[in-house]
Amino acid sequence: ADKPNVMILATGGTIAGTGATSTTTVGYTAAKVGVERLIEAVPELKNVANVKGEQVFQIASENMTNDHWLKLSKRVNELLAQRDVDGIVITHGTDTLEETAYFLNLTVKSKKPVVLVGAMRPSTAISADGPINLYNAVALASSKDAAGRGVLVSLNDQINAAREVTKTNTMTTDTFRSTDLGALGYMVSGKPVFYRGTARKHTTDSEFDISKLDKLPAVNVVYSYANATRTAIDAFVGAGDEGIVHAGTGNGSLSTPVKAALTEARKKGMIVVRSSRTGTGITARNGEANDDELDFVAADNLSPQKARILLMLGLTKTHDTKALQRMFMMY
Ligand SMILES: NC(=O)CC[C@H](N)C(=O)O
Repeated sequence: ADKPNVMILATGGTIAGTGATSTTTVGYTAAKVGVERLIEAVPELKNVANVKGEQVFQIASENMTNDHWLKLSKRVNELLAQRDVDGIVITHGTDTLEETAYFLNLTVKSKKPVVLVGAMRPSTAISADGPINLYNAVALASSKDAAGRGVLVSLNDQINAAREVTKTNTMTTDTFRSTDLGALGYMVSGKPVFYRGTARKHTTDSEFDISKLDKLPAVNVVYSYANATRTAIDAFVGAGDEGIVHAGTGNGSLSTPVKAALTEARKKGMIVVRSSRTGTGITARNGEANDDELDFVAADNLSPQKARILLMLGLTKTHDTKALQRMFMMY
């Protein structure tokens, strides 16, 4: 009775996946097992918290959409406003887990812990990683030490910040890494050990409020490489998108045709964010392109997929590129 009350919101993914045999670790079906069975599979959960489950979605996370995010964030906020909810764990497919985590990091209005968790091996596999990951996530969400740190991601005995973490490997259980800046800490026998926090604003310090929104601005990502053409950029402009994130080569460099297309896009009112496909480091303002002159925004060290999220939320407040640039230095 004196244990924290933790809600597990299940959304699908491999953690809820089933394979044909115990050695099937690719080619299995994600999003099969319901939240009650996930909880039953780890009886140790009741040693750390009073857990309750809720099946929010049952999808593979490549099918996650803006609409799912709005619904999930609203539900998290509703639950965390309740006195009898002390923390939330969200089970999620790993493919877009970092995106959902960052969206919640910017839209959840509470200091109570929110932890995202997934697995790389389906629930039916030998040495499935789901149960230990779920145990650690519930233990983390039960901990007072996890409060006020923004949305956290915990797999493979590590604790990562939503803003920093990314999936780095298609198969292995150590896939979630904060490649640029490092993890926040570790889970040791069900206890979090933190070494640092994030310096960027999140949750209760965030200016973004999705409580009255039922739709987010259309923003897509375009990827660059040798010989890249402007076709995709022109298509996004034609579709009426409000913003575009360019996953650029190197420090967000722009080839001649890409620069021409993005310049025209901006003149038509589209907001352009320059980011990098390299995975680490800052895409510096006025570095590889003169953002002042082009009226572009630089993504700082956000990955293209996370820059898309911040741009969508930013566009719910302003279309002023200076104000948007400030957000990219702040969140
Ligand atoms: N390991 C996983 O969770 C990947 C399964 C699936 N593609 C998903 O993201 O939901």
